[in-house]
Amino acid sequence: MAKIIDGKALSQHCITQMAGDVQALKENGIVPGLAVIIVGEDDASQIYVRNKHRKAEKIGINSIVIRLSTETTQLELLERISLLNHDPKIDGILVQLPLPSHINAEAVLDSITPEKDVDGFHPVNVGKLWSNRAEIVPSTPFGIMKMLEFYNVDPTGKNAVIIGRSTIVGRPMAAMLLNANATVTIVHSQTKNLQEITQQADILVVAIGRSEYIKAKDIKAGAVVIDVGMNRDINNKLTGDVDYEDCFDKASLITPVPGGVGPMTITMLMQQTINIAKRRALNDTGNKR
Ligand SMILES: Nc1nc(=O)c2c([nH]1)NC[C@@H]1CN(c3ccc(C(=O)N[C@@H](CCC(=O)O)C(=O)O)cc3)C=[N+]21
Repeated sequence: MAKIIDGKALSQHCITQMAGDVQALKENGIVPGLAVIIVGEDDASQIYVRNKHRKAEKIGINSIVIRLSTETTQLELLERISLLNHDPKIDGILVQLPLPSHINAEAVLDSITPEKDVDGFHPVNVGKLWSNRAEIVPSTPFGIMKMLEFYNVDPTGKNAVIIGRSTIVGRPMAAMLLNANATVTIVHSQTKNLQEITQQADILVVAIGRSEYIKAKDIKAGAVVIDVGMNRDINNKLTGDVDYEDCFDKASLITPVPGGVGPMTITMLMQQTINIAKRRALNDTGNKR
């Protein structure tokens, strides 16, 4: 029984398809462009940004990385974004989080034009997602939807429980599962009797940031368990929010960490860059590019 949802393999499969799409776009004179801005020296962020750049190159996306010092002012950052907003070669703009504390992240993210907001964090894109007319959506939950689809998990009528209410994962995940006809519950740090609710979940998405918090006793037999956690233990080993060994036998499908949700997140970022480029190709009446 194939039980493991292999994010790495699915990611490879998507990359092959995307490379073909990009080739076709290029034959029509369009090169999808992704700009990633990183402020400061955060080690983890540097690694993610390098991985994104590598994946983009592999697919044929024109990827530019803008590295700014920790001392960059908010105004300087806003000016950079404004230039990218108006740059016809750039389809997607991503500002790597977290930002240094002297910068108001909300103001910065809101300054990205919604059409190029490849993370789907802009209020316009959040509103479209919740009205079931999404164009650009956050990559992590989008990758999870792709995983469910590929492994033939139809959310229709299922109890989907999400642990965590962040704007990056929990909330958009709830909207997407609702749009896919699931019965959706979000639980969080203030929820009473959390386990009683997770035990009812046919689909359980865990994004709480506590290492191996979810045990076999917390899940329903046959549940599909999606682990969004990324915790480093004392030996710098990556662990999820789900106790994988403990839950493995009880779940019908389960994602590993690493090799689950993480690789799909980056892959979906590329997918959305391509989708934006395709939309702009359709709208390009002149030959501005
Ligand atoms: N504006 C913005 N958009 C983001 O999408 C964004 C961000 N900021 N800030 C940081 C988080 C984190 N994130 C990850 C992406 C891929 C892996 C990934 O590929 N993980 C590998 C393992 C990598 C390793 O071993 O360290 C895996 O799970 O197999 C992890 C984390 C995107 N983020």
